Amino acid sequence: MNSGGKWVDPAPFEGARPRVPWWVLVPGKAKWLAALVALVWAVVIGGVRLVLVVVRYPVATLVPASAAWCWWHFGLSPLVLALLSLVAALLLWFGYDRASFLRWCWFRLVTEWRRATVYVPRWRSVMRLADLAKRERWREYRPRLRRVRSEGWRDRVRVRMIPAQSPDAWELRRDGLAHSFGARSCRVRVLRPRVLELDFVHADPLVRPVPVPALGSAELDLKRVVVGRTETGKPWRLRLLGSQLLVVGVPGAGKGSVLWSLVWQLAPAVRAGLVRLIGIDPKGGMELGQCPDAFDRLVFSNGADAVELLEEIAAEVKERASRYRGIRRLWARDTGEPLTVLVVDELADVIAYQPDRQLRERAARAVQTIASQGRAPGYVLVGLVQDPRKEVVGFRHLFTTRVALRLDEPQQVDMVLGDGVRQRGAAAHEIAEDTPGVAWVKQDGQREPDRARAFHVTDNDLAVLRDYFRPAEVRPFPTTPGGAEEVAA
Ligand SMILES: Nc1ncnc2c1ncn2[C@@H]1O[C@H](COP(=O)(O)OP(=O)(O)OP(=O)(O)O)[C@@H](O)[C@H]1O
Repeated sequence: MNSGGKWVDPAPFEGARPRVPWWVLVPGKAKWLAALVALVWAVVIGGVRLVLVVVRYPVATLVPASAAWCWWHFGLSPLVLALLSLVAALLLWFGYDRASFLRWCWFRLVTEWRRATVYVPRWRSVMRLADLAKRERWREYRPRLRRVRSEGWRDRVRVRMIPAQSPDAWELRRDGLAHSFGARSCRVRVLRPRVLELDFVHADPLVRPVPVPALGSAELDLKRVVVGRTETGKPWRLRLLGSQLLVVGVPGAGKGSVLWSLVWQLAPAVRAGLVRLIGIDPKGGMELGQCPDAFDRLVFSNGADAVELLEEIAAEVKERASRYRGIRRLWARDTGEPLTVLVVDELADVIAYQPDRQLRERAARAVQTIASQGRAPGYVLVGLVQDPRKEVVGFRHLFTTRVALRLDEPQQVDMVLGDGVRQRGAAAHEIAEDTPGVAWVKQDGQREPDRARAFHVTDNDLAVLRDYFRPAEVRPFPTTPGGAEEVAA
């Protein structure tokens, strides 16, 4: 419309402009190319996933696939025959080599069974109910269930956490997760950023005592002295050289077995003069008096004798350290001097419960010197403690390896192993009374604690040890005719 020479639109268009998807505007050739690339990508990803599933779960995938192929090609009877032969072969395998059968066949079956019947069906609801999944606008972020591995006594379940989640969130929910997946307990381990491994424990592999190995048979490595077995079936190795060892447990928890396992393994080195054992037993020799010949020096009290011995060793530590300074950083065999292992059976009796204040302070100073400076000159302090009170725990940081046998309370576990170790699964207060010698071990520099059981050193074994150290009797050579009979008699 023209009003006074100016154009006015009589009915302006108010409808929404039609929107055309962007890809309509892309040229046809480019669309074909993109579709081809997407197809190749989908085939590659699908192929890789299929291979991964077959590698991870071969029984559940390959056995049905081969059975179906066999049936299709040859009919039912050959299939039945093949299955019967397979069962016979498995039985033979089980009979000949049980360990490898369990590892490579039976536990694989259990893995796939438990994954299919426990973890996959319950995963989504447990994650939601445990508040480990998060909903953000229209999208749900849920931790991904990755590889499952069953080892009979435990299931190892790998998990990929959602963004912004920390392992603490899982550690706080350990009990709930264990109950949800029908396990006795659950432990959380960090494998790498964003990836955790949950251990769902179903049984205790350490219920049976571990017998001591033959005396003197083991090749001794002072950095890895075997004193028992870990729950994964590997040897429990304690680092002695360059380390200080604290062993804590309530009465009857099996401190003696850790100590005697150590002495048992060191025995050949002690007899060869490579290692020197020194002992303080404030309980009047109840513990160390069981094999006194193993020790170069022994004191059966927590009084002046014990304190003087501690001070003497502290002085030796300083003297050796000053000689080694600038020459070597760690004791080695070629120094010609023995590695000295000082065993204090009830450390608290010496440094905390000693009634004489002056003696107590002198003992604490000497222990501090030995533990803090003894590493390089080859002095190892093995402290055994029944009651981890704060006086003793004040020394905790001086011990690089800490062993918590059965304890009464969760706070004691924190006192011995350090903060956060119990949350990672080291429940020493839950160790059963009928499994003495079972312990949680934490070494400095190693994030995860280990669960292990010391060798069971019986009274008979101690008798063998006493015989091993008993000084050889020198008998006079019979020179008179009747001498031979006298000696024989
Ligand atoms: N590793 C082990 N395997 C099996 N049994 C063990 C083991 N260690 C200890 N025992 C048994 O547990 C009991 C107590 O062990 P032990 O005397 O070593 O405990 P402890 O902690 O040293 O006690 P205390 O503080 O009273 O000396 C003993 O009967 C012992 O035979």
